[in-house]
Amino acid sequence: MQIYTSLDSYKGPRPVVTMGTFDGMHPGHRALLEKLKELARRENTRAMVISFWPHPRIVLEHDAEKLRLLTTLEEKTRMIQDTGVDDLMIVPFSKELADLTAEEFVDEILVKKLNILHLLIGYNHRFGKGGTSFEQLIPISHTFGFEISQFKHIDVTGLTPSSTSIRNLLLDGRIPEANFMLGYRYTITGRVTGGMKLGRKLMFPTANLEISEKAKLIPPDGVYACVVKVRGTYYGGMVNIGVRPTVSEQMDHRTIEIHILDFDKEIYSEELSVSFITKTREEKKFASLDELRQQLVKDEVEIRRILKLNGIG
Ligand SMILES: Cc1cc2nc3c(=O)[nH]c(=O)nc-3n(C[C@H](O)[C@H](O)[C@H](O)COP(=O)(O)O)c2cc1C
Ligand SMILES: Nc1ncnc2c1ncn2[C@@H]1O[C@H](COP(=O)(O)OP(=O)(O)OP(=O)(O)O)[C@@H](O)[C@H]1O
Repeated sequence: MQIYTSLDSYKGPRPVVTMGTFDGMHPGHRALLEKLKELARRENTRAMVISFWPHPRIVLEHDAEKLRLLTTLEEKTRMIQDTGVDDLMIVPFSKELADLTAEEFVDEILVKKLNILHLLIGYNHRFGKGGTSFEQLIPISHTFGFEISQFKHIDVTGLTPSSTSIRNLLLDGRIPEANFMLGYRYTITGRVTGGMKLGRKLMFPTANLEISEKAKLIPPDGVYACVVKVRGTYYGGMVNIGVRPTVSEQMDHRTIEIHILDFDKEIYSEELSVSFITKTREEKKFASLDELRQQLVKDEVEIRRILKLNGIG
């Protein structure tokens, strides 16, 4: 897949194009891109995805710092690449871009920069100032001389996946439902940083994970059963997200700590991916480290059982 970050750099044939933010790349997004490839094959040309970065809501909304994303730009790019489309055009989203009417956007970008052959529009996709609908785009496509078509919506057991609904499930700690709607396990990736070194004393050493993308959605505080990818190998894992009230006074310092099962190697500063399976309990303040240790032993039994049910370990 060719990745473009400038609208001026595309020099290929007239492409078949679809647009959107594609946060999370859920089954609706993937089905849309399958259709895009089919149309491009039929026209013997290239399938191009136009995606915007930063997320339009981060640019346009005043409480934007609260928005949490399912995928970083890197993750989204990899998932789009995996679908087999030919081109990804990453368009920097700005207030000026949002101010263009649909007709101006079509003229200045889709026609003058890319000379598109066909625009595939998702079932609820609107663009341009005021949010122009598919029906309103039909006469515009005639004026500028390209084909336009609309893609139906895809449901997963009667529910329509959307990035917003999946974000809300994750923020509610409803991991299995979110994973079901995503079509894969929700995953966060980061680097291992140093902790207080209390973990070994507890007999549960932990890797503390640091996530560089500030906007990445982190599930709510609690204990989770997870699959952890380290050095290309997958392990079961017990994860605690929270402030560790038993051992820390810093109630505003949230950490992501992972105890990797059946693993005992030094991985400081290495990259680690955590894929969530389910939440098993809330984080609690224990009266002593010994009580915390006893709880961790119970957590391990329960998490190993869950992992086994999910075919891991
Ligand atoms: C699966 C798991 C569950 C945890 N649950 C709690 C908890 O309920 N309350 C709490 O205060 N700390 C909890 N912790 C955090 C421990 O207090 C922490 O891992 C320990 O103090 C080691 O910290 P360190 O890595 O900074 O040395 C949990 C850790 C893990 C791995
Ligand atoms: N369930 C779905 N089935 C088919 N197409 C979908 C589905 N969900 C989104 N799309 C299409 O995918 C494209 C990209 O959509 P967008 O990134 O806005 O995703 P979304 O999941 O609808 O997000 P949000 O919840 O933020 O509106 C749009 O054309 C949209 O219509």
